[in-house]
Amino acid sequence: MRARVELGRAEQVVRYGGWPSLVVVALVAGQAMDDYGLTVGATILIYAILGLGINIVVGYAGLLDLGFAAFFAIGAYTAGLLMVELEWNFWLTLPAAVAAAAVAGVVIGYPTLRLRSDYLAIVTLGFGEIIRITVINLEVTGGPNGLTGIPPVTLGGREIVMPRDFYHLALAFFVVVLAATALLARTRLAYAWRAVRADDTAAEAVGVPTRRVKLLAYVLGAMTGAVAGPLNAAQLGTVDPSSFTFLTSLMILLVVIIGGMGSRPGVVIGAVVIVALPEVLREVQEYRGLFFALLLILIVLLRPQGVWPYRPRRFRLPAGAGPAPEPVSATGTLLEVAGLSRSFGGVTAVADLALRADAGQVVSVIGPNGAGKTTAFNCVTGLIPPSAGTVVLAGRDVRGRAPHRVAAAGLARTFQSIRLFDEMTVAENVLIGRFARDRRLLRPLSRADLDAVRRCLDFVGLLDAADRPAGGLAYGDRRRLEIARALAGDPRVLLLDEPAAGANPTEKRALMGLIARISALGTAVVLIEHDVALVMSISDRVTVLEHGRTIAVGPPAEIQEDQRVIAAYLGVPDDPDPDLVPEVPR
Ligand SMILES: Nc1ncnc2c1ncn2[C@@H]1O[C@H](COP(=O)(O)OP(=O)(O)OP(=O)(O)O)[C@@H](O)[C@H]1O
Repeated sequence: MRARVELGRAEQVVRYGGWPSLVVVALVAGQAMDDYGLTVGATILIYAILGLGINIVVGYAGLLDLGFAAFFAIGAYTAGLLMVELEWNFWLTLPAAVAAAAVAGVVIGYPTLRLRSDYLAIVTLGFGEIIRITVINLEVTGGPNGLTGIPPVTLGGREIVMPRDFYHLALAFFVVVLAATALLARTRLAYAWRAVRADDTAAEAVGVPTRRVKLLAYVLGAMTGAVAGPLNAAQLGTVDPSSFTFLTSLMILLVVIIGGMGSRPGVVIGAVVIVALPEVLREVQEYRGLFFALLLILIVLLRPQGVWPYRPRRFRLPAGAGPAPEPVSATGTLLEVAGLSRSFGGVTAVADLALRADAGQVVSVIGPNGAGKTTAFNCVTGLIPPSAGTVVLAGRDVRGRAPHRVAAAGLARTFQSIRLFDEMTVAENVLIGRFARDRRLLRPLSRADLDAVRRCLDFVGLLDAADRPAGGLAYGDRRRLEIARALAGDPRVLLLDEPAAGANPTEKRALMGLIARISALGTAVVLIEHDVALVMSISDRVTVLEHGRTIAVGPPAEIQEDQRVIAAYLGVPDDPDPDLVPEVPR
């Protein structure tokens, strides 16, 4: 019922009607194929299951894994050993194989959580090799010869030995894994994975627990891929270490690169290409590598997103959600920073900063380039740890907490250089901001999530752009989207880092109106801005920094007259810009 909220019925039919048709085609093909075709078909299905697994790790979460064959091996060896040594039934070995892969997923996932791209690739490649070399050197796994004598699968007292029967078994496994991954793709976790893939710093800053989200990608991806292991062992009757080489990992990765990252139909296409193409080219054995290389080059040149790229879901945003985010219920001082300091080597970026923002106030921090404004924001939001000081948010000390915890405590932010999740839609970007309010991962989107998305988009005037990719928005709209994303978590305090940078006078006026409306909700707004006219016209109080130190604090009228501020930053004032009057009077 809940999942239906996300999609229109027609779109659902188009989106999901294809799968039953594909299964019917696979069943019909199963009747028509000879034993050779059925064996190739079963191998395609095994690679499709592996592809669905790596699709979670690489496709959704963007964690490059060059050793995914390790989970295939762990699944195959766990099931094989239990069947051969302990004479377990095939069906009982399945949960054991999946559990063993989950443990391995934690083992490889946990230490690599902080790594990205090339480092991660090297570590996962090493993990794949460690598993392969370990099984080659252990006696219990049969050493280089592998495990032999694995009994066939029995179902209803019947042994599944004929290629046609095994093909149907593999198809049933694929359908179950496909359904499980389809359910997973509808959870909030899948959106969090895509946000982490796009920009993990921004995701963390708006409330996504990125470490947990990445670890879940490893574990769930490993568990999914491991299902292929017992199936492969039962198909061959052996588990051979030469099936789990670096080349196997590369082939599994190619399934998603060819098919399309994050796309389940793409995984099927990728598996067909990876398994069937070498078979088709069997006649020209010596040129197989060449054909493969040419195909890859063509795909990279013509369809860099893969043959069947991921298409974002269109949200059906509920009507009547109201035109504004939830008002802030708290009153009094919402943010109190005291004695905040941070140095980088010999550079003191922020020294002994004190900052206070009450409900409904706009407080600005100004100062020349390099004065320490952004560093102060980063310390307050937990992005970098301060050397000293306290950060109290609505009565709770949040200093030293992870950014997603600070966001959950009610502090939202935007970035100096806009950090959106470009590949996601405008509505999906706002949805990610919702994690600050509700971090539950393994449940579908709720009505409250979609309500919040609609209200925040409406509030900043981007409702019409809800289904557009964020990467395609104009500059001013990107700024507004970042603010909408920050508002989706119903923050008590909103930090805006140079929101007017690059804006024209009309956009600046609209921004001033927007800030006024946000503070009218009771939110405390803290602003870093170089546009002095804007700052002076909307701020209740201004703090001026120079070389990390506070040189003045006070209402705008006082700051404009302060001789130290004039000397350090303001200079001789220009004629005031008559255009800069907020659209909404404060
Ligand atoms: N990660 C870092 N490593 C080393 N030095 C840093 C780092 N981040 C900031 N700094 C230094 O700290 C000082 C303050 O920088 P910060 O970016 O906070 O200033 P700012 O007031 O936000 O400047 P701008 O207005 O240009 O954005 C600068 O001297 C900068 O070079």
